Amino acid sequence: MPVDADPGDLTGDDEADPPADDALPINELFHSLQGEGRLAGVPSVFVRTSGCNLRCWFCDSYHTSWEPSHAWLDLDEIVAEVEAFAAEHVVLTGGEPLLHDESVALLDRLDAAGYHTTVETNGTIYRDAPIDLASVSPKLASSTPSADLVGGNGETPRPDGEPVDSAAAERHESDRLDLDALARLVETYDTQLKFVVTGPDDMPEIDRLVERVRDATSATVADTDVLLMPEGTTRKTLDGTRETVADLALDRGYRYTPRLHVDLWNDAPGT
Ligand SMILES: C[S@@+](CC[C@H](N)C(=O)[O-])C[C@H]1O[C@@H](n2cnc3c(N)ncnc32)[C@H](O)[C@@H]1O
Ligand SMILES: Nc1nc2[nH]cc(C(=O)O)c2c(=O)[nH]1
Ligand code: SF4
Ligand SMILES: [Mg+2]
Repeated sequence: MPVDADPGDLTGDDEADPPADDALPINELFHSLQGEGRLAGVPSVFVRTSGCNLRCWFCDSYHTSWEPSHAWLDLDEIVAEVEAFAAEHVVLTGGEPLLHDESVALLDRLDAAGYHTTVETNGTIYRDAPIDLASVSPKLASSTPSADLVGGNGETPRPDGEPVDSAAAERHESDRLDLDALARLVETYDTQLKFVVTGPDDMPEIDRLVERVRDATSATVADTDVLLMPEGTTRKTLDGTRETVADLALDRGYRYTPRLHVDLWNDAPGT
């Protein structure tokens, strides 16, 4: 069910009301290996909510942001689908999962059932929830869409070829960082800061942002809590970015994270 991609519609909720008070707009739910970050390789169930407050040009989950679609599933249905797989880890992702009130109730249910919970978030929204690993991916200037942006890899910002409207770009640029939310996430949860790196030009912004987060919180942010992840949704693109990003991590003392799922399964759906 397609949802308005107007950046004014930030919730991903479409015109139809949810069928139950405790329903979430779910784009996909699947079993795979965690592909990114310090738990890379761990079998996990992925619950992907629809709707995002940002519009990264490179978004690998286009059908949750630029052109959101979903089915409404209530918490009982989501938990039953999660339990159908033999996994101890659940990854709540999106879109932006922390947009939705009901994500907290889902995390409560998963925590009570004994699951390890990871939340993949862009770091612009803080919520109090049982999160075992906050996998926070603050968005850099290089994520902002523009009418003429063509990634270094030759990918256009919108796979459907539609031009990017300037309102989406302006909204993205003004909303992509919220230092208070970021500091609160870092303060409260075991956190990894996972930056999508398009090239060496991203490094000064990463260094500055890490310092600002350190200044804003009493929690320790070790260099190895800062992860550099190469931009790319296909093996071919990653072939052009991963070595550069690995060298940048080595040079700076940050951690490198692969995109294991892309290396293994390229851009296959449900991986
Ligand atoms: C689709 S996002 C969903 C969660 C949240 N909206 C966020 O951005 O963190 C999941 C992860 O994929 C990363 N990601 C999205 N597109 C990417 C791309 N083209 N290359 C590398 N990582 C990407 C995001 O930075 C984030 O770490
Ligand atoms: N295998 C796999 N690992 C992932 N880690 C974070 C993902 C995400 O889209 O949030 C993701 C994903 O989509 N697939
Ligand atoms: S914040 Fe995450 S889901 Fe939203 S557009 Fe960017 S990568 Fe996609
Ligand atoms: Mg993904």
